[in-house]
Amino acid sequence: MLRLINKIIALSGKYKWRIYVAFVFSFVKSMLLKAPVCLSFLALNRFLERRMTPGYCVTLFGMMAASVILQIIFQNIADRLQSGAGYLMFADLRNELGVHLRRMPMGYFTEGNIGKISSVLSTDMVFVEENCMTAIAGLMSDIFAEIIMILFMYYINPVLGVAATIIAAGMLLVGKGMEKETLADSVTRQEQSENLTEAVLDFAEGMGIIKTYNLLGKESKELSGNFQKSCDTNIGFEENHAPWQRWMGIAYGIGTVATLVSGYAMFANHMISLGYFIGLLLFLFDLYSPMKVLYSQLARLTVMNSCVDRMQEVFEEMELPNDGTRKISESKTHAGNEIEFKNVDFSYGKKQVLDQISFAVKPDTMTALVGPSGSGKSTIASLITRFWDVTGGTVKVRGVDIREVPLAELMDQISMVFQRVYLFEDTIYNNICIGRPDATEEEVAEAAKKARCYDFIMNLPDGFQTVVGEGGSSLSGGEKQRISIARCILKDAPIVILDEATASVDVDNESYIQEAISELCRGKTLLVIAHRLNTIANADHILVIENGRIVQRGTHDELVQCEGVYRNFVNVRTRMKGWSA
Ligand SMILES: Nc1ncnc2c1ncn2[C@@H]1O[C@H](COP(=O)(O)OP(=O)(O)OP(=O)(O)O)[C@@H](O)[C@H]1O
Repeated sequence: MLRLINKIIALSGKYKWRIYVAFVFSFVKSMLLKAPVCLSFLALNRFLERRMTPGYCVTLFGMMAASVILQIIFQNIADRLQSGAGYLMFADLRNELGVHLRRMPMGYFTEGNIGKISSVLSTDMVFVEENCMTAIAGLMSDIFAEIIMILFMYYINPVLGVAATIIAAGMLLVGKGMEKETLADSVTRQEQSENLTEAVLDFAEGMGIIKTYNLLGKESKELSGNFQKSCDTNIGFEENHAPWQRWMGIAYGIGTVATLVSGYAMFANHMISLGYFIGLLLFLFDLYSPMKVLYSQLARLTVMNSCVDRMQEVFEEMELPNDGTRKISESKTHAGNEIEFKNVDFSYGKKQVLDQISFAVKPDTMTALVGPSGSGKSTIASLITRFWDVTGGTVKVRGVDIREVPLAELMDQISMVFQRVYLFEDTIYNNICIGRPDATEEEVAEAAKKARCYDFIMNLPDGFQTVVGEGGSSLSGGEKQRISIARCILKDAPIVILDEATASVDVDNESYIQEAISELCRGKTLLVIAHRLNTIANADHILVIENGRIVQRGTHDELVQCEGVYRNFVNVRTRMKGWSA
């Protein structure tokens, strides 16, 4: 349990001192909580010794009243300090986690970690945020209270103090067993919660396919199977925990009776006075209750412990190194290459997908990447934006190795238009502004006009202030695509990477998208993952990729002259009137 406190304090960053101060207040509050009983004990002894005076009596009552008032004040201050610290600390942690996730390689998000991230960000963080400070305050207060009670036993009689220490140690042992069992179970419980989140996300994301292929029964079964497992895990957790709670109750009972019997034996043998024996009775039922209360919170604390561990696991995931300090030259008229790949190898885990890729892209030219599905075109494009780092060779932008440049600076140079467009659940205006947050309204409108989306936006009831659904779900595919192009036009980065859409959109939308793309690419260096013959034929340079290697390169006219993969593709494409990669 102390480890949990350490972990929370380690996470608390700049609020650490606030939490320490709250601990001091909690400690004082715990002492004040016991003050009325201690004062009653003193009064009782005075009375039995026939030394009670009215003045002494008034003083004791005054002290009692003061201790109650002070206890309320201290409790209030500790609560405010702690709960405030909890929410502030988690606001910072969420931001830190956001920054950390942004710096992680794309691979982390595609390797089955989405369920984990969602469950950490929603379930785990919310649980710890809402519970950590009250739980720690309770924990600290119980520990302090138990120490104070045992010290008081030493004050009554050292032998009673030793007996109370032994009994408390016995309860601690039971607690340790309980902690071990609960800890193991809470890990399983958290894993199940992660699986459940993953299953729910899968179900929601795949709803289109589920309906089309009539998989509702099968997928629902899978989801309800996960609900059932989650329910079983939670019941199992409670069932395993309950016997330990009973053992703790038994230890508490035995401890209380043993202390009472020892106290009475000492009183009967004149080792302690009647006053002290009555004092012992005053404390008896409170003597081990902090311990019992503390362990009744164990389930909550161990779940919190696993939540904190999982949060830390995500925080400890390696980020893409971002310690580069070099600047990319702003000059676009330099004689060198805008993009350069030199002997680039790349593997996803153990699977090598790029092998000795070398090419250069001159400023203000268009280079098309063509080749069969799975040949490595998207991977080449994603290495330029450092979604992953190369496993061999170098990628340079304007002569600078991109690993030596701060990521933010690299991203300023590049716009990407993906096939699959994602819009945030926000206004259209804000979705376009992502390209350049400090843009003026006129600039946003201008970008929308160039991307051929101004008219349809203005026809929406709330215009630019229309809120689009999650992922842009309330707009058509072509409309989303044009908004994403407006975003890139606003960004005005010198390099544009374009993953040309394979899915056909209606004729109107297609011509609008082509016009929007022409606007975006004016005066830019363009790298296109090309699927349309028109685009490919217009490229200044074509790279034909097969099995992760460049097998042909040149212009369209040069490549159709010679036998090879490219000519075959063009023939098939011409025959089928559709590029079949
Ligand atoms: N995140 C990933 N993890 C593991 N393997 C991957 C990952 N992404 C792609 N691959 C594999 O790498 C190879 C190259 O994929 P890539 O997407 O670059 O090809 P592509 O030419 O762009 O294909 P397409 O035209 O179908 O988009 C493929 O074999 C693919 O299965």
